[in-house]
Amino acid sequence: MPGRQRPGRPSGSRRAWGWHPLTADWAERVVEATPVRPGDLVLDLGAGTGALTAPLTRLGAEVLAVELHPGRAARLAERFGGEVRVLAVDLRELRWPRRPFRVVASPPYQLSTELVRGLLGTDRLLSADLVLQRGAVRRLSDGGVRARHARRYRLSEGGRLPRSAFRPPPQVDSSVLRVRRR
Ligand SMILES: C[S@@+](CC[C@H](N)C(=O)[O-])C[C@H]1O[C@@H](n2cnc3c(N)ncnc32)[C@H](O)[C@@H]1O
Repeated sequence: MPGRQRPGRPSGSRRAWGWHPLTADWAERVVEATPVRPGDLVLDLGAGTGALTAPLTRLGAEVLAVELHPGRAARLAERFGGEVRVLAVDLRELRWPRRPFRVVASPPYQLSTELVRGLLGTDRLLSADLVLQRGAVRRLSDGGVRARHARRYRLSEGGRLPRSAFRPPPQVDSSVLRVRRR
């Protein structure tokens, strides 16, 4: 999403940083339901401490983990060593890769619409599987965003996740927004 003004940085609270990590089991299930294959370039946006990064690397994907929180970015680098490229930047300021890529992410819910709009604006996106608030998934896969990009991308609701799929559990229901290139 190049050319944007520098967005505000979250304050210190758990809520501001959207800290609801997936359990390892659920992260595995989310990744299993994606079209990711060994060698694919995959962006994990808002990677936390690597719940999704771990099964993606086991699958043999080339993962770029983006995490703005300095402590979590450091934990990612420590956990995955040279195996994963970690970028401690705001995902809203990210320049999309020049080659075809996929996204598998459980990003902060408050950035859902902005993130999806940015992703649909590139022609290199092959697929995205985004764990989002269920209301946002329904709105995005039903409404104007879908209509505007319908020629290039198919948007639909994938599996639902129980609140217990996250520690701590969020106050809202979640599901996967699936974006597939036509
Ligand atoms: C819902 S948590 C999910 C973490 C991880 N994906 C998981 O499933 O365990 C969202 C993550 O996004 C990070 N985050 C919040 N705002 C961000 C931003 N603007 N750019 C990049 N990461 C951000 C938070 O620090 C947090 O780790």
